[in-house]
Amino acid sequence: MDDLSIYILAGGKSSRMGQDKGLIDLLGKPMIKHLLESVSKLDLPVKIVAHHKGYKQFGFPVIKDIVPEKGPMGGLYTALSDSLSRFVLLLSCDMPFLSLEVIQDLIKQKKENQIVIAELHNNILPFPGIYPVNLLQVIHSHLQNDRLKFQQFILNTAHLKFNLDEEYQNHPEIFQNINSPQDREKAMTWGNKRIN
Ligand SMILES: Nc1nc2c(ncn2[C@@H]2O[C@H](COP(=O)(O)OP(=O)(O)OP(=O)(O)O)[C@@H](O)[C@H]2O)c(=O)[nH]1
Repeated sequence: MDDLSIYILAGGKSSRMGQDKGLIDLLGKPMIKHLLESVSKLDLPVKIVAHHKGYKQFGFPVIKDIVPEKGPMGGLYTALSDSLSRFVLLLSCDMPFLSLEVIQDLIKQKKENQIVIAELHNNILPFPGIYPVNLLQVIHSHLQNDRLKFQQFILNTAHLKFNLDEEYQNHPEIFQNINSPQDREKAMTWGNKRIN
């Protein structure tokens, strides 16, 4: 059994983008493919949590939310329920330039009974993050009670922050979310800055 499995969240409404954002063309390939190419170098199981059939084209397993329409917290619940590993590395499809180096550094911080999350300028990011599978019941109760605020959930749970301010200074593009057509336009100029 692997200790860690990777799940990429690609559900949600994509209301700002106006179409399923993981599948939009970004620099010549579907946005999620940038991330899939990076994480496939890690020799860890990778799955996509999504509803759109288009995600099947990449050759990775695609699973659907067990409890739909609960946002990223629902996606995490699905990942933890599905995982055969003790930890889940949760990524979002809208952070295509996240570097392999940052992911590997984060994985090194993995700790029993702790969430490990990236911290940028005193803000915590739910993705990339490492979540112990033993959080499953807690998250189930969050879903049942519609307590879906992800950051709040992290702050109320044992967690370790992994500060990435220095990486951000050198490569701000690796943490940028592509949520809207405007973000996508901006990202066109970052294409040649990828570091992995
Ligand atoms: N599996 C799953 N992923 C989700 C869900 N909601 C959001 N996500 C993913 O979580 C990440 C962050 O999502 P957001 O950008 O906050 O929400 P969104 O619904 O995708 O987009 P907006 O409608 O523009 O806010 C993205 O990778 C989404 O694909 C969900 O209900 N299920």
